[in-house]
Order: sequence, then C-alpha cells, then structure tokens
Amino acid sequence: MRFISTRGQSPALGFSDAVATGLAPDGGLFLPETLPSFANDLKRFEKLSYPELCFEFLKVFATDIPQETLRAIIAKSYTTFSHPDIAPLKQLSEKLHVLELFHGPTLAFKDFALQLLGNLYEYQCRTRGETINVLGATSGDTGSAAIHGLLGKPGTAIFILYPDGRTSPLQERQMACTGAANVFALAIDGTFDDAQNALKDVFGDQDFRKQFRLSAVNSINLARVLAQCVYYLSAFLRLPAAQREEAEFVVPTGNFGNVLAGWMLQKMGVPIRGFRVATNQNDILYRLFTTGEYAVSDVRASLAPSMDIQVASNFERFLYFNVGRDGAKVREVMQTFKTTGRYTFANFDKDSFDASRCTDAEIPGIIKDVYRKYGYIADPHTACGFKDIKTDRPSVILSTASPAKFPETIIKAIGTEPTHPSLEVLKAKPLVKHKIVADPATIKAFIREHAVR
Ligand SMILES: Cc1ncc(COP(=O)(O)O)c(C=O)c1O
Ligand SMILES: N[C@@H](CCOP(=O)(O)O)C(=O)O
Repeated sequence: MRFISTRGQSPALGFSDAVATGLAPDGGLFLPETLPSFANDLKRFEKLSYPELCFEFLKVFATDIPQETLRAIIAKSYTTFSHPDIAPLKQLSEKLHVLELFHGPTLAFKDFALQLLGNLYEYQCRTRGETINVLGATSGDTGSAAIHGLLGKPGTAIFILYPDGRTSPLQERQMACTGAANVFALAIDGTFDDAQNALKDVFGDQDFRKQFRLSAVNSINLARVLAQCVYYLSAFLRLPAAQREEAEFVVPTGNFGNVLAGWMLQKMGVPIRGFRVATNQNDILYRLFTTGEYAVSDVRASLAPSMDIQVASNFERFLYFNVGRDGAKVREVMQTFKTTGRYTFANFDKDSFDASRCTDAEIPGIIKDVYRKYGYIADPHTACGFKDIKTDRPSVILSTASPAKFPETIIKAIGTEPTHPSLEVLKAKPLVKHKIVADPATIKAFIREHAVR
C-alpha cells in the first residue's frame, strides 16, 4: 500500500518510508492512498488474540514488510504489557464500559503504538544498516512512551521536547530518569504547542532531516494512528453483541490522534456508532464540534496535563477527508489557520461526533463520584470522559492513563494514593534534563551535538 500527504505535494511512499519520514516533506501528514474495508472480516477477527488482531489489521498497510517479520515485531511489542488481554474492556454497569489502555510499560495509551514503533525502527536500522534520530514533543505521555519504545535499541537516539513544570512530576521522571545514553529529555519554557511548533519547523528543514535521518514519534507519524485503530477494533469485538453498533466511544482528547484512529476505523467499514471528543479546559475541539469554529486560544495548565493542547496536529487528517481529499484545499485552510488562528467550517462530518469539556473545578468531583458509584479509580484524563456520561445507551470510555501517574489529584479526590511499582522505583533515581529554548536553531544545534551517526 502507498501513503500520500494531506497537502498533496509530496510523492506517495510505501509503509516503511512513510514511517521513517514521519512528517511529509510538504508539511502534510501521511494517510493511506485508499482506505481498505474490514466490514467482511469482523466475524473472522472475533476469536483472535490482541497481537493476532493487530497483525491481521496492519498487514493490509505494511505491505513492504515480510508478513512473518511483521507478525514477530507485533508479538514482541505486546509482550511488555502486564494485562493478559492487553486492552481489557471492563464493564462498570449494564451499558457503561471502560477500555483500559494503560497496561503498557509507561502506563498510558501511547505504549500501544510506541512499543510497536520502537520495534519497527529497530527493524529498519537493522535491515537498512542505518541509524535513526527521533524527535518528539510531549505534554507528558508520548515522551515517556517513545523513550521506553527505544530504550536500549542500538543505532537510535531520542530527543523529547516537553513543557518544563507542566507535566506531572512522575511523567517527567519517566523521561528524565532512564539513565540511558541515547535519551535526551529537553525541557522548554512554554507550552506543548510551543514545543510542537518548534518540532514542525525542525522537520521543515529537509537537509537537516535527511542528514540526521530524523523521524517522528508523535501522532503525526502514521504508524501511531494505525496502531491505535486496533484497540477500537478489539473493544468493538468484545462488546456484548447487542451493544456493539449502539455504543459511543468516549475519547479524552488533546492532539486528536486517539479519536482520529477510531474515526478512521469507522471509515474502514467497522460500524461504530460514533465518538465523543472529551476535552479538558483547553477546549478548542469542543468548540469546533459544537460551533463549527476552530479558533485557537491560550493553553491553560490543567489537572489533565497531557491534554493541555490547543492546536491539534491530527485535525489535518480529519480535514483532508472533509474537504473531499483535496490537498490544495487542505493547504488553504491550514494557511488561513496559521495566519489568523481561526477557521470556520461550513460543514464537516459532525454526525459521528459529540463533544464535552471538563474544567479543573469538575475533575476531582468526577473522580470521587465514579469511585463512589463504581469503585473505579479514573485518572484525571479519563475523568474528562466520565463527564456527561449517558446511561441510557452503551458507552465505552477510553481510559488513557493509569491514575498512579497523577497521585496528587487522586489523593485530593478520594483520599487514597494510587501507586505502581515502576513509578516507585523512579523516585530514587537521579533526574537528568536539559533546559533548552524552544526555537528550531537551538534544537538543531543540540541534535547536531548529540545525534547518533
Ligand atoms: C493520558 C492522555 N489522555 C488523553 C490524551 C489525548 O490524546 P490525543 O492527543 O491523541 O487526543 C493524551 C495525550 O495525547 C494523554 O496522554
Ligand atoms: N498528549 C500527548 C501530546 C502529544 O500527542 P501525540 O499523540 O501527537 O504524540 C503527550 O502526552 O505527549
């Protein structure tokens, strides 16, 4: 299968090249040239284990990787998960389900794609005899998951930009206490949006990119989105048959990568009823889906820090489908948005989407309520999904992180400290971070000095 850019000005690439490239050279995001349909495969998929399901799904896209190699890469990627179901679906009441996505090594949903991406990079380094330098931006979870996907992988170095003081302390420790020589935690003054902007500028320098074989671990990388489709498919197949086509998937949302994966799966013939985009107080996507206006405002630090994002990268992929797959129109909208900070949409696929927003004032109360009603501890991001939950129709709330990553908020809400052994170990380790200005020239200079060659 070939992959094309949303901006229509880069040549189509095969899977491995699109993954290695990350952001398309024209600044767009890669998407499959055509979306396959899985509508007739669902019965066959029902009995598969998570890794087998992932293989059956990804083999349709990763056609340039020998199938047995792909199968082995996938199997290896999910051995690091601590739950036998990998993505367990827990039923809290007759119609309310939670899809737990935090049983990977860094206790957040990012592990699903980033364990796999780390192993894909390793495979590429080995087969192409090349090194790879990875650059990412994080509001907390992508950074740690990407680092743990690449930890100890020869031929790789990883540079992660994050907003200093705006992640949870344990998220920072997951990035900055690895002791690994190929890991660089780069703390910037500013927000996640500042980090993501600087990152896109660095990727915009084609010569630099080529020279250092720079690749992306954020959900601008198409492998991230495709790997994330699989847990929607798994949850859909595990729902009681009578609820499957009725259930709404409720997705705590920031950069729009998670919910986009579910929506793309729906476009590939899996009859998911719809999605709720659940934002925190950084509510640009809530405003978009309720008013049609996409208008940026300031990023405000919140109790759900990984969702402290305004400009959502993956919105561009959604846009592409909504403007008739017209790269010129995507360029026009993105340019208008870049220069004015807003764009008003006349029409787009609002039918599949509902939206909710949850303020900091509400999060502790929701955690307390959910605990009282269901005995379930939701992390602050997942708590945003529990806002406005409808009990008259089936819902699947995506639980995107372990509460143990955010003990301060959980203690405040229910008086209990959630812990996890992997996080306890980190508390005694030395923290190594590099303070850096979030401007492209400084970041490039840092990479030049520390890159693997
Ligand atoms: C715990 C958690 N929940 C939700 C999100 C939002 O996901 P997305 O950015 O894919 O919308 C993130 C970060 O992306 C996260 O780390
Ligand atoms: N919430 C994310 C922000 C980056 O999103 P990504 O899905 O594009 O990597 C984080 O935790 O870093």
